Amino acid sequence: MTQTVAVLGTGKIGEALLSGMIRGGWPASKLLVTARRTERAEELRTRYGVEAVSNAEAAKRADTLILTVKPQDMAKLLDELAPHVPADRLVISGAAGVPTAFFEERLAPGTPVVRVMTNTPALVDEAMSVISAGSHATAAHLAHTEEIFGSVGKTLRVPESQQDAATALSGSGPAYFYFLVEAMTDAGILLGLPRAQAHDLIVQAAIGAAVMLRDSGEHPVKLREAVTSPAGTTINAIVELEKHGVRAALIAALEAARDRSRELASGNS
Ligand SMILES: NC(=O)C1=CN([C@@H]2O[C@H](COP(=O)(O)OP(=O)(O)OC[C@H]3O[C@@H](n4cnc5c(N)ncnc54)[C@H](OP(=O)(O)O)[C@@H]3O)[C@@H](O)[C@H]2O)C=CC1
Ligand SMILES: O=C(O)[C@@H]1CCC=N1
Repeated sequence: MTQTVAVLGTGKIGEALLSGMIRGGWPASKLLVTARRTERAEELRTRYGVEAVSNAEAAKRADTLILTVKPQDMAKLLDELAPHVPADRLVISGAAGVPTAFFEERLAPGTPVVRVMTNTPALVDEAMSVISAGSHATAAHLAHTEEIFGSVGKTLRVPESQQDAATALSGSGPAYFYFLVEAMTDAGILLGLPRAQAHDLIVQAAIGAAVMLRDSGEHPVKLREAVTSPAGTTINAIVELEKHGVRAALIAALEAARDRSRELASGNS
């Protein structure tokens, strides 16, 4: 029998996951959601046909609780939940930075906790969800977590010590590509193209490059070399990227994201 899963704090990520589970055939009758505002609860009820309940009721009724509030809201949510969560419930956190120990300290001794960092391409079933076990989570808990997050894309298990890095690369990752598309579309404007056309050209280049990266089995350097003709156009662009330190900027940017994930560890910063 399908277990009941509750999404607590159903915002952007919670809703992306919920919608994917429903697309994947999860019965709406086995899903519960919670929201802070009544109009948001009503919206989720209408849109997905799921029951919206209080956090305490979700804790009592669901076998698995997926907490998708902001890291800064997690301590308050746990204060509210802790008295109602029996120790046999699986608690999955989707929050950046917050370690499994933070949950274990606030819930009944022995409560299994799994930490997951997913990303917004969950909305189109192309997420990467990076999964780590807390100290009481078993292989069965990890497999159940993979079943849930597998409905919105790929999953990968990593030791929890790698979660801050995974958050910098994968959780935040889509934002970097949107940023590049935005900047390159501006370049298209500078070169005299209409904005819509510049956007379409860059998005298709991104999709083509992404599929080749995923499916060709070739190293990115090889793929770039195949585009870069001797005394051609591409090398002129690459020289400018290197001159402006884009490689170093990306490395520093991801390091800064990793550091911020570490800072969020206390859940209240
Ligand atoms: N956005 C992203 O790309 C990613 C986000 N994450 C993580 O996912 C989590 C959620 O992020 P995101 O979806 O962007 O944020 P949102 O603000 O969209 O979602 C959080 C939701 O939780 C609700 N909420 C807060 N406190 C409570 C409470 N006590 N009870 C019930 N509901 C509550 C908020 O209500 P209200 O609407 O009233 O504010 C909001 O709707 C974060 O921890 C983030 O680190 C992980 C991967 C990627
Ligand atoms: O920016 C953030 O904090 C969240 C976590 C990863 C992506 N978005």
